[in-house]
Amino acid sequence: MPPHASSPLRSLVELREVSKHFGSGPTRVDALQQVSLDIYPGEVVGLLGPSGSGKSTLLNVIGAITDPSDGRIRLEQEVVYDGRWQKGDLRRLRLEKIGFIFQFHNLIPFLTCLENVQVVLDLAGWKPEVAHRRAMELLDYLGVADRRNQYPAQLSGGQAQRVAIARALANHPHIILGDEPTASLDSVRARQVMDLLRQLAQEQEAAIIVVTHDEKIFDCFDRIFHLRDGRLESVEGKAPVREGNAAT
Ligand SMILES: Nc1ncnc2c1ncn2[C@@H]1O[C@H](COP(=O)(O)OP(=O)(O)OP(=O)(O)O)[C@@H](O)[C@H]1O
Repeated sequence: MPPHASSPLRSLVELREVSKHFGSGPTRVDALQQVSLDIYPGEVVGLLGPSGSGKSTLLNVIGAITDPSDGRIRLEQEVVYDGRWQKGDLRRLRLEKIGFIFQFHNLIPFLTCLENVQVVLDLAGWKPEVAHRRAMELLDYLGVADRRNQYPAQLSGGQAQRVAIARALANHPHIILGDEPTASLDSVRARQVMDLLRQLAQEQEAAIIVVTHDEKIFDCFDRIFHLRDGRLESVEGKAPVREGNAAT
């Protein structure tokens, strides 16, 4: 279970009335409509809903990949969006705060596992030897250090996903976003990945947010946010601490 504290726990992700529409006039689509939510350190939450309900849009808005149309977003207590992005360099914002894990691991095919992790740190400006050490540590932590010199095509789906998780964690993000991270895995490996994400949430006080249709993992979440037609329809489960927290 997520950690409980006597004082109000501060959310890592706070959305207030966040909306997103695509297009205008008769072709306008309201992908998100005034979504407000808080997600806390140590939580593993799921975003569920029918196809087209806005799950990926919500994930991408939190990850500063998609521009919202309106609302306010705080990440780790910092207002990053308030009607507009508060920082010019969104790439740096993502590098500093967010780790992404995708369905098909998205590893770079012509780089080894080690290089796939290290490249993120190189982009973030780490010294090569420090980046190398950190990448090795992560591969070790995720149980794939022995694959470090292999290429993604030489790995099983579960191993590749572990390398992808190592890459997502490289820069110590506290917010980890997963878009169908278990969809290409069998049920045993899907559960291993979710167990690993839970361990990370607890050990690193991270918030893990996962979009999924994968029924195998529905019981792995502390809370489930149900979306429908771009609205947050209901929330299943309890937030770690409610007193002093404004939403959900
Ligand atoms: N780039 C875009 N341009 C126009 N419309 C978009 C765009 N991205 C998403 N939409 C629309 O926004 C709505 C929400 O899409 P979104 O992909 O967030 O839903 P989803 O719940 O993730 O769906 P799925 O489960 O099928 O992946 C849909 O009507 C979709 O067609």
